[in-house]
Amino acid sequence: AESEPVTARGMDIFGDLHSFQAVKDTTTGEHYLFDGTRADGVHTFEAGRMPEFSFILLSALLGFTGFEVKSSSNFFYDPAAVSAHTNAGKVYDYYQEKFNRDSLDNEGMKLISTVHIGDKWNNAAWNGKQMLYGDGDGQRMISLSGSLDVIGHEMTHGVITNTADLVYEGESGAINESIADIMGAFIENKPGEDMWLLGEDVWTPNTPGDGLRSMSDPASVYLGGYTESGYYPDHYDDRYIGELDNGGVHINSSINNKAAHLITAGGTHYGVTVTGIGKDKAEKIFYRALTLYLTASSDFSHMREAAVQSARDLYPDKTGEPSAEVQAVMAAYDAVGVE
Ligand SMILES: O=C(NO)[C@]12CC[C@H](CC1)C2
Ligand SMILES: [Zn+2]
Repeated sequence: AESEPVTARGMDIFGDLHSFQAVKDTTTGEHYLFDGTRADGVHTFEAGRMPEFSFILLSALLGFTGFEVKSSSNFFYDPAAVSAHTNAGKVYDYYQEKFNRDSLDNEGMKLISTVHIGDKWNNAAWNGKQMLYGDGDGQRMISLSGSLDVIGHEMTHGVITNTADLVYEGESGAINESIADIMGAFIENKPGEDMWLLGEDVWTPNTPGDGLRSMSDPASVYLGGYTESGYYPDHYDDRYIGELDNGGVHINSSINNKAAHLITAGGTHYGVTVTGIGKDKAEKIFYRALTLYLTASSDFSHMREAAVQSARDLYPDKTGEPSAEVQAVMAAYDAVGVE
């Protein structure tokens, strides 16, 4: 069947109206969420009514992506799908504009998202090939595709898979998670919102101002019995060393998140003062570290080395002294106890 590109419209999960690219099947008149203007396309599907484990299994084993989100007109009535589709386009544009990266593999790979995974699933994931979004249970979370920092996080997992491919467990897994959080924060960076809170748009709709994780003050968020304190760690000495969560990948990520916060915004942490260098320089340092220096087995110490070397490459020492950017990176990792 022939399909032609059309400009479509629809509301996202917050009720905001968007205009975006879709296609119309000229035979049936059906419209689909396929944006052919970016890379090999941004294609958004819905999972239908199946438990998340069976969807995740089918997608991992058979590359099943779900079902087309259809509309008989160029207006789409699935807010979670509209959010996923428009936010994926924004993340594509960020990597293209900031780093001249053409999609997750830098070779224009198609960006596939599937929404309505599972039943009230309070989660989202990158399964090695595509992005997956739950609807949340309405209390703890709402449709995760509504949060640009979460979508930036998931798609950055895709960039990581195609670059350092950090092993998703232990310290390398925590660096994987942290870089996904860091880039997600930089991609969202919404005026009037706290850039350093993750998932704040979709987290506890009845409690304003909180988030899934905090990068500026990780230890302000309680995560339960994993760590000694029960709070996210903000120093290497407080890292989680158990088996849960693939060895704490979503827990120890907070240590590197705090380093990124200090590099960007500055601050004094456990008596160590860092002069921030701002988002534009910090994102270049982390992107360069990810794409040039980090490898699958990189641990926290190698993350420090990679960030220092990237800062040296980008902001070379002039007077024989390390530049302000290199000093900020060194001080930040000193502050969180990473040698
Ligand atoms: O790590 C993740 N995805 O790869 C998370 C866990 C909590 C947020 C939603 C999904 C981020
Ligand atoms: Zn993640």
